[in-house]
Amino acid sequence: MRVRTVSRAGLAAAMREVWADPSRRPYVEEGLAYVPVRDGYEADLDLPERRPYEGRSFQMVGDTAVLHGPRPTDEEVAAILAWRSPACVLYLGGIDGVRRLPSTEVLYGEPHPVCHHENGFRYWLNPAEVMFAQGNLEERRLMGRVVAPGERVADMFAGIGYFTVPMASAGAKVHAMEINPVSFGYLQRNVHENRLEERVRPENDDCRDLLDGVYDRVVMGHFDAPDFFPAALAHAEAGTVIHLHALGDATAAARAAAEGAGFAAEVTTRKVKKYGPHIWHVVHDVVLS
Ligand SMILES: C[S@@+](CC[C@H](N)C(=O)[O-])C[C@H]1O[C@@H](n2cnc3c(N)ncnc32)[C@H](O)[C@@H]1O
Repeated sequence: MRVRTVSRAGLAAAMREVWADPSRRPYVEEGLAYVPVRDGYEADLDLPERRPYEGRSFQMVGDTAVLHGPRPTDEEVAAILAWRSPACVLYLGGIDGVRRLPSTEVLYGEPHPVCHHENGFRYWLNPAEVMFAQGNLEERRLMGRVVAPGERVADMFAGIGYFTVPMASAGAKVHAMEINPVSFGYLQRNVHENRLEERVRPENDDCRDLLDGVYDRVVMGHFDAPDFFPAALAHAEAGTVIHLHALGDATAAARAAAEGAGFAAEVTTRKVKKYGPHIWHVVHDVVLS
């Protein structure tokens, strides 16, 4: 690959130059950036073609590479640094407790707040402090599509706003509840960054104490959601739709709880992602009548 060498700090400006080839990826190493050059322009170097990345999978959240699964080796981290030049590499050993806090090991760089772009929205978060579930991407898109303008929505486990933002952007009035003050700070910031202040009411406490009035739709994006289902039912009416997340099938319990609260429930189920051997993260769409 024919390249010109610039400082890493000068990479963005160099990529805007007429000689830079935007169809190819620049290569960054130790403070230097190697910028691919278009045919007909002079190059400093002719680098050997890079082989495609064949290392272990990772997720880019903003400029931070996040790894799950077994602890990565030094060689695996080096391969990621050479391939994507992330500012930081984090190993997420697991997600702990009811607040879904990541247990994190820093493998490179300094953890910091990043801006992650998804479906046209901007999400600020520090991946070392709060979780970002990549597997829920389709579910986040779906919530933005199913909601109607003006709907009263409760997002009982709002996190940093992955469901709240697309739903409010589609015109819903969202009551977004989050118990963890760190996540709540990002939720507020993301509502502001996406210019949705007029449609979102963020509150920082236990959702069971915050539910208020009657909702057309309730999003329950937490694996313990079935335990909170009776609280949601107390703020529902005929026609309310509840998106109940669960690990494994909670249909029978949801139906029984709905009937106990005086509703009939039509339940449809979709799989979100595999969580463990024979265990699926599912969402039950519960329509009350
Ligand atoms: C699975 S995470 C974020 C979910 C987010 N909707 C997503 O798609 O990734 C669940 C969130 O629920 C919050 N949470 C847990 N218990 C809560 C409660 N009782 N009331 C409000 N928020 C709660 C946690 O702090 C966490 O941020």
